[in-house]
Amino acid sequence: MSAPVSEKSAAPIPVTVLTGYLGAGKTTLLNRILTEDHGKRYAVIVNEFGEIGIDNDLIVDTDEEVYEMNNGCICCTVRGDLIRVVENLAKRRGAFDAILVETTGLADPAPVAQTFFMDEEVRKMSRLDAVVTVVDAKHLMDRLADAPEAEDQVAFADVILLNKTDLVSAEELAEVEATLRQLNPYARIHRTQRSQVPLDAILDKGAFDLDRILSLDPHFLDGEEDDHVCGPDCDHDHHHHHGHDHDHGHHHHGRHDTEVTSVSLRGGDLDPDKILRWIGDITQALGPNILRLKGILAFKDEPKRYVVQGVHMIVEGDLQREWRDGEARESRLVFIGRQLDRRKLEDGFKACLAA
Ligand SMILES: Nc1nc2c(ncn2[C@@H]2O[C@H](COP(=O)(O)OP(=O)(O)OP(=O)(O)O)[C@@H](O)[C@H]2O)c(=O)[nH]1
Repeated sequence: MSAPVSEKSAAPIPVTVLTGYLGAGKTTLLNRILTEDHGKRYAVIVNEFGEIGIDNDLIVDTDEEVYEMNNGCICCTVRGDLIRVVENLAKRRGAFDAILVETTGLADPAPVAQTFFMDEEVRKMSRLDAVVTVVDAKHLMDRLADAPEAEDQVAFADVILLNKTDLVSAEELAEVEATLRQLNPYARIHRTQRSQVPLDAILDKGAFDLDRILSLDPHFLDGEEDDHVCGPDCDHDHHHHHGHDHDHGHHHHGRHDTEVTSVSLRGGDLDPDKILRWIGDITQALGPNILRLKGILAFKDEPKRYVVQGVHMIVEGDLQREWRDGEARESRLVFIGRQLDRRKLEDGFKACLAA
């Protein structure tokens, strides 16, 4: 007698999309999900912005499968990648219980979400469970003023983590929360520090609401051509407001910030005093333009990797695991921001290399 196909194996795999502006706390949340003892197996898909892959290195060592989709515009290249990865995962659907997709901080979540409705195969195999948006309580108001993606991410959320509550006063927090409510009256908002939230508040919620999304964006299901968003790396003609500016509803998605670029620096062993002083100086001087920095650094005579991260002027760093045998001791540092002076950053970095 052949075994009956179990309900479970035939059920579509839930997909959670993690979004939020650069540095909001998405990877922190992802690491929390991957290390917590929840008895589930996740496949993780990460899409990052910047020339050298650092994000993947900042994700905790895990038994879960992690797929990187580096660089590129979510509409043009990454969506194809996403479809392929999801299709391959779905073929092995017994191997895990759910899929997590972490988008770059510069992505509009709409095209990622669309993928789960537009592509026939993907639609059969998976179910978009929720779009979870992580918000930096300290920097959100500034980003709403100058980064259209930040607003799209909030408007699109089913669940919002209002993160970094430790960095703002109670009044500021209330103001940010009221703004979030205005932009998105429907999402459940959780106030968090270090993205700490009970996982059942964000996973397997069945929260994605297609009707609501269609009311925000009536063309959501219409197809790719006139409804996509291009990342800064994309070759498409860029208009600041491309896509259609439909007049019903005030949500114009497809907007993005073409001014944001990244500068990636690589080198060998660094002088720790020099590099830390330099990073401190440069973030003080250029803070408003440095949206994000991340690096994995090799300090001279130090067996451990130093991981540094910054959002504007707030920089943190610590020694983490040891460099492994056979692993090249290469220092990598990425700046993402506006009006970055590549030459100046390269020269400054070089001057910190260990003698
Ligand atoms: N003070 C404070 N820092 C936080 C909090 N949550 C995260 N951080 C720090 O903020 C920085 C960015 O966090 P990530 O989780 O890497 O942010 P991200 O959204 O994944 O960043 P990108 O992938 O670059 O868009 C790191 O240095 C974190 O340690 C928080 O609640 N409070």
